Amino acid sequence: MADMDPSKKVADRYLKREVLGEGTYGVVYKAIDTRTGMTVAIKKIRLGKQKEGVNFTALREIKLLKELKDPNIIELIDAFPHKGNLHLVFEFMETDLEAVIRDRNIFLSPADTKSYLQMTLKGLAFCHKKWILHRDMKPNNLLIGSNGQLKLADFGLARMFGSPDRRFTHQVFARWYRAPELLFGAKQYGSGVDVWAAACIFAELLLRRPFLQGTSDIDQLGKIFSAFGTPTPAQWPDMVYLPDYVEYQYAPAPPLRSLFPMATDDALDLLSKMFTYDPKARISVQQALEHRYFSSAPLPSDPDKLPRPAPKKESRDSGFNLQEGPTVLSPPRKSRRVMPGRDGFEGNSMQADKVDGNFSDFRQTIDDNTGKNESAPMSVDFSIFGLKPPNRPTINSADRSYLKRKLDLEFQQPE
Ligand SMILES: Nc1ncnc2c1ncn2[C@@H]1O[C@H](COP(=O)(O)OP(=O)(O)OP(=O)(O)O)[C@@H](O)[C@H]1O
Repeated sequence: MADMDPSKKVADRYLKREVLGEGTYGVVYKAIDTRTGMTVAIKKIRLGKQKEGVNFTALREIKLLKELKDPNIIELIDAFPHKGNLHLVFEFMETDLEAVIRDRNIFLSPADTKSYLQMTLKGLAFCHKKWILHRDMKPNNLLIGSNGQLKLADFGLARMFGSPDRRFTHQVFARWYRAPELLFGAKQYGSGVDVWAAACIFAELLLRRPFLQGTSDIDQLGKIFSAFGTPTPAQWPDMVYLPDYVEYQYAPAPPLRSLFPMATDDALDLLSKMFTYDPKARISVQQALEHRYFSSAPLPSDPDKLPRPAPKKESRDSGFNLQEGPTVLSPPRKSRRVMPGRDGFEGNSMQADKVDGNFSDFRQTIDDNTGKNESAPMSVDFSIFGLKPPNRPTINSADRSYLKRKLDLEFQQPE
């Protein structure tokens, strides 16, 4: 495999430019591909002290990712180990959906929201058809190119390199997009987890702020139940058999319309089908794409006409201010992130060796990416709708010692 060649020559194909940022898995650089003259983004993943480098299964999975070509999936152009790091070369993207959502200078029309959601679902549909799950859908993983095309990024990284260390704040935000079956500890799950996350992103596009901002897994479930009512076993028969299931006091659902006052009936209907509790009854991505929301007026905006933030540097320098402007309530991007310390990251990257199975296996074991230690800076704020918050459901019949164990986990300090 020529492009897996660790020799200097392969690495020399790319001229490194500035650092674009740092995410869960490592630093991302801007670079020029001297072979094509194109700008690319190189994600450098530390392999730590792993002498043998990336194992065979990881390489095979990288090869699979390289074959994943779709207009709504970020292209993995190249992958090579170099100086103890794995380098993943992606097409360069101008911005991401999180930046769009939180830019208070941007007005998103219903047609724009529809277009962003449609591109998200199209990317997911392509992967689900190939039996691949994303598992880490969130607005900053939805990158946007210069032509306005939205592309899903970070496919398969959680699976390949182990889930990020729960000490890092990344996972606090990932929790907001987590499906209830995952929060109840499901070990076997399917494409419904991506549908739930896409529904959270849809809601975030409508509200211009993250919808359900839980501060722990239990709180996340509480927020979900406050919004949609506590699920009954009749609604979701398998719920009571899930490993971390605890019974929550029944709370009725407020009308969905009261949470999304500006949404059309079609939007609300699709949203409620994507937010269905029972993953078996939840709408599939393909069905969602066929929903009348996408064929009724207004039709989705052309991607190249979508509003986008000013190119990254300018938009960051413009100094987004949380206190100004009532529409954007999510914390600025920088405060969403804590850079992983070297030690923690090494420990994490060692998990590359533990990869087993392949992407086509839907019955994946969840890595322990529960992020239980962190507290989120913000919580759901019903007051912006002029509503009284619905009564928070309380746990009423949980086995006390079980609950204590779970809560101990929730609040244990990072090592
Ligand atoms: N293909 C790309 N083109 C341009 N910039 C990119 C690309 N991929 C990542 N970036 C930028 O690099 C930085 C780090 O990205 P990365 O995907 O590693 O982490 P993240 O998405 O910010 O956070 P997380 O790891 O929690 O998903 C971000 O600022 C991101 O916008």
